[in-house]
Formats: sequence, C-alpha cells, structure tokens
Amino acid sequence: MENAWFARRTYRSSDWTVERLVELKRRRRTTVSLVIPARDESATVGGIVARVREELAEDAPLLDEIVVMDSDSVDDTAAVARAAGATVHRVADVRPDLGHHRGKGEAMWKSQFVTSGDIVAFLDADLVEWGTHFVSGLLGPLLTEPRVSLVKGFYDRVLDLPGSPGAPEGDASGHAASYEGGRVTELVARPTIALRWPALSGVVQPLSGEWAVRRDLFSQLSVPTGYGVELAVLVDTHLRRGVDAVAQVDLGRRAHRHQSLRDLGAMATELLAVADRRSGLDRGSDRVEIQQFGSGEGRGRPRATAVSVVERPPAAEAGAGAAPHGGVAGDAGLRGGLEGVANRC
Ligand SMILES: O=c1ccn([C@@H]2O[C@H](COP(=O)(O)OP(=O)(O)O[C@H]3O[C@H](CO)[C@@H](O)[C@H](O)[C@H]3O)[C@@H](O)[C@H]2O)c(=O)[nH]1
Ligand SMILES: O=C(O)[C@H](O)COP(=O)(O)O
Repeated sequence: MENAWFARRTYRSSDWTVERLVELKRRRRTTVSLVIPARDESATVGGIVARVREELAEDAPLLDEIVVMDSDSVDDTAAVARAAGATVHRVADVRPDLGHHRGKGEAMWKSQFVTSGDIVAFLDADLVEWGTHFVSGLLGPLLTEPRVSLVKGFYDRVLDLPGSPGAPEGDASGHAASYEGGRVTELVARPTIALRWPALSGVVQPLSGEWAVRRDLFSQLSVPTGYGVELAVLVDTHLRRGVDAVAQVDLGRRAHRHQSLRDLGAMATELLAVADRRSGLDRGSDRVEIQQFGSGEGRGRPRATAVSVVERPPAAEAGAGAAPHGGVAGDAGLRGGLEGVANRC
C-alpha cells in the first residue's frame, strides 16, 4: 500500500547544499546545536568531532555549537573530544540537583540544559562509515517546512559481524559485510510501530541515532534515560503534532560498532516499555528484570539482567536552566560551543 506520508515527507540529503542551508538558517535567524552522546568512544569520537567542526562550523557556519555529552565514560572520550574542538560536559555534572541516571537518553535529555540552539541535532559517536551530511542533511526540512518538528535520518544498515549473510561487498581480506544491520529495528521497533502506530510505518529507520528536533518540542517531551529515547520521541511527536511533523532524510549508508545479541535484548526491553507506557500499559515500575541464558559450557545457566526503564519529565518542567537562552544553557551552551570551535581555529 502506498504510504502518503512517505511521499510527502521523505527527502535526500542532496536536496540542499550546505551553502543553501547556511543561507536559510541566516534568513530565519535560527541557531543549531549539535549534540554527540558518547560513552567510551575514544576510538571514534575525535575523528567525528574534527570532521563536523571543520566542514560545518569552520568552512561553513552551519553549527553554532558542537557539544559532546560524556556519558559515564571510563576511557579518554572527554579529553579526545575536547582536543578535537568540542565543548564537553560530563552528564553527571549537568544539573546535579536533578540527579543522575546512566544511559544515552539521559545524556540527550541533560544536553538541553547546556545547549541553546533552536534546533538540536544528534549524532552517534561510534560511527565508522558516515559523512558530515549525516548532520547537515537533517536540517533542510526543519529550515524550509514550518510544520516539521522532527527529522530522522535513514540509511542502509551494514551488519559487519563475522559470517553475516547476504554480503553486498567484501574487502580485500575476503571479509564481507551485509545490509542485515538494525536487528532491534527489524525485530522490535518496526513490528511495534505496525501494531500500535501504523501511521509511522513509513519511517525507514525509527531508531536512527541521527535526528534533529526543534527545541520547543523536545523540551515538552518525556525522555527515557536509556535506548528508548528514539522510539519515544518519534511516537510522542506523532501523538502531539501529527505525522506530518515528522520527516526523514536519506543519508546513504551507515556502519557502526555492534552490540552483542544479549545487550540488544536489554535494548529491546527498553523499547517495549516505551510502547507499553504510550499504550496505557504502564507496569508502574522503573525496572524490568529479564532472564538470559548462557551457552556452551554455561548452557542453560540463567543470568538475570536488570533493565532500567526510567523516563525523565519534560525539561521545560525542570525549572531554571531549561530555558533555551538563559540560565545554565546560556552560560555553558552557545558561547562555550563557539569558544570550543574558535579555540581550535
Ligand atoms: O549509556 C550510554 C550508551 C550509549 N551512548 C552513546 O549513544 C550512541 C549510540 O549508542 P550505541 O550503543 O552505539 O547504540 P546502537 O547499538 O547503535 O543503537 C541504535 O539504536 C538505539 C536505540 O534506539 C539508538 O539509541 C542508537 O542511536 C542506535 O544507533 C553512541 O554514541 C554511544 O556512545 C551513551 O552516550 N550512553
Ligand atoms: O538499531 C538497531 O536495531 C540496533 O542498534 C542494532 O543494530 P545492529 O543490528 O546493526 O547492530
């Protein structure tokens, strides 16, 4: 069945040049913050920050700040990101009065208190195949369509695990990757959307970590502290502003570091908790215990994993600091970001 939303709201990153985006941004007096949540990403975060800084802040003034949210890293993520030109905040140090939770969603939620752009764009820190159009490409619909509030990136998802099937191409060593990536997307997110919110079934990558949102919307949303953040923001945007508030942009092909199947089981649990809550099925608990089982020597041995399904209330309700151009955001946000970029020029 043809999806009318898909036809109306699907774009390609090549629909806008960076120069055109800079002009649109200037005319609309819009500011843009890039936020990169990162936990133990010292291997990749430096290269990612350096490239976006060079191409989207120095060569073209598209980003007003580049902020890395250091999410309880135990490696050199913060130092590497700072050296590459980002403003770095330790998530636990941002608004300590609000407490601290572990997780990606917590890093994104707290980023609202230390940034000030009218548009907030997110980029994962573990990318190994990507381009700066993963950021610039998200901005076109937001700068041209007033009704659009959330833009999701989509791409072919590479699964680069030993022995993965259906290889589209191999490297010189004979090692081959396939387009079978996005296992939680295919097995949990897409079926859940089809069952509960079919209006969103034209979204190609509902869990993509590359997305951009208007601050005035994001600050009104509850935000799961873990991996449920993408599904929650997508569904809540649809429920609050209608499906045409969502757009998507083709970004080509993406490869990232994969998590183990058992870790993805925890992620899947977080997504199902998000879906339950938005379907009136809240269990009233912020913790779910899943049983997973060993294999080989440990076959059948149960291992309980506690999965946190905490959600943060809308940042707009969190008091001083949530305002886009005041409090903590004004002090450590835009200005800090520009200094971070300028210091390296
Ligand atoms: O506690 C955490 C965990 C992860 N991250 C960062 O979040 C990004 C994505 O995390 P990752 O573990 O690589 O997630 P994926 O397995 O890639 O999960 C996919 O699916 C998730 C669930 O929707 C999305 O949040 C991800 O962006 C998307 O890439 C990376 O920069 C991480 O460093 C944090 O900041 N804090
Ligand atoms: O988006 C997803 O479905 C998860 O991040 C898993 O992705 P992967 O199967 O490519 O590791």
